[in-house]
Amino acid sequence: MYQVKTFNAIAKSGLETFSDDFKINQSDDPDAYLIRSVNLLQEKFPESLKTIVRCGVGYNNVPLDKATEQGIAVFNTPGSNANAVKELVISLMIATARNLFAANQYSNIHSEADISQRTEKDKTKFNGTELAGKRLAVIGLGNVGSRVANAALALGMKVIGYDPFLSSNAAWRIDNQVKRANSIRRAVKNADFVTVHVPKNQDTIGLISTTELTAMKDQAVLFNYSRIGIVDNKAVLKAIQEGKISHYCTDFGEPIIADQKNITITPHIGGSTLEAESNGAVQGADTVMNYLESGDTTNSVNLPNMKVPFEAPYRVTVIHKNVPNMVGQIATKMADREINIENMSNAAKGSTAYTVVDVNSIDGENGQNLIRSLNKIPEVHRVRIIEHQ
Ligand SMILES: NC(=O)c1ccc[n+]([C@@H]2O[C@H](COP(=O)([O-])OP(=O)(O)OC[C@H]3O[C@@H](n4cnc5c(N)ncnc54)[C@H](O)[C@@H]3O)[C@@H](O)[C@H]2O)c1
Ligand SMILES: O=C(O)CC[C@@H](O)C(=O)O
Repeated sequence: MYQVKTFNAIAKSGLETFSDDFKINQSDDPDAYLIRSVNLLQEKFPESLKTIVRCGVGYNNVPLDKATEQGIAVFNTPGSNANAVKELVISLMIATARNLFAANQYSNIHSEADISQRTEKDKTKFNGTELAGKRLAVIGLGNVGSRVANAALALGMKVIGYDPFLSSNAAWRIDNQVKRANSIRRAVKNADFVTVHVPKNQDTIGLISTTELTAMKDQAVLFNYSRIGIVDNKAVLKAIQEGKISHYCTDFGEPIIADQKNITITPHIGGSTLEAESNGAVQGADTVMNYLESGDTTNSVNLPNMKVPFEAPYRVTVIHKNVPNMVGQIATKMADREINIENMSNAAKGSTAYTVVDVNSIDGENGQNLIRSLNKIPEVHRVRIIEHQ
């Protein structure tokens, strides 16, 4: 029996995905957290906690180093809400090109019964432009960026992308008409619209600031549906006030950009569709079950991704530091207890490694002794024994 604790609104379809071996919100010693945007950066994790699964993509709300040190596998659900973000960004591109926000405000503030005369006279104030033929720069061509790029092409736009770390999977998704830039400056130079779809990390904070804004075409429209801080809001406000940028749309409000002309703020709703929330929750629940029942680390963001078919009835998994002789030490501790190894796999990601060992038999006491002995190795973060169901 495994215990799962949920944070935020997790879609019912996800909670219903769990088998009877998983209990939801019934214990203070959970094996798994299933989360969305809850800020866990200062959280003290219970010793029982083995995994944190983020239903969604951005995991900057999870302290990865602390989790790894405590042997907690952290996952996200890549792509689960990418279509939702794509549709929102495309809708905002159309909304800004057609002056929909100002037009709506104009049409709402007067109370006279017949406004047709006035609107027929004034409507040219809201003349817009079409997206077809305009240029879009997409910074970050992963799950969201690639979809935005392809959708923009389908609307007749010219698209240029910048992503120095593009994965081969993402590259397959991108239409070959999307041009590649080798710098942000080159990507944004002639773009009428610029949209940013990168993770928030130390390298992307302030990715779009004064230098990049200055490099943009006059009157460009800018979108930040990634995270607060990736676009420097103070610099954008100045660029808007100076008339350099014509409109800024973001999913992340903060006081300095509140109630400013030509800034549209939404309350972090990029992934807030029924479909995306369900995708994330179902994918998240599957991830919890797979990890706890088999040690599968596919889509882990702090451990190497390993999916090893069971080769024997028992599995020992070890999360440890990526240093020499760990595999040797693990094998020796097993040999000391006459545990015969059927299969052993090991992989590393940065300073962390993961070893999966399948064995034919490991009785309760021998298993507990093995866990104790492996835990004495200073570089070991967590040991688990999983019985194949
Ligand atoms: N507003 C929302 O509700 C919402 C919803 C989904 C995702 N997001 C945010 O959007 C981000 C992107 O989502 P995704 O699903 O496309 O993620 P993803 O991981 O599929 O793609 C991110 C892409 O950014 C690229 N990248 C990383 N650093 C870069 C840099 N310095 N310059 C250019 N490209 C860089 C990566 O190579 C990758 O291709 C997420 O990390 C999350 O923070 C927000
Ligand atoms: O609504 C959510 O859970 C956040 C969605 C989004 O920011 C993500 O990173 O996936």
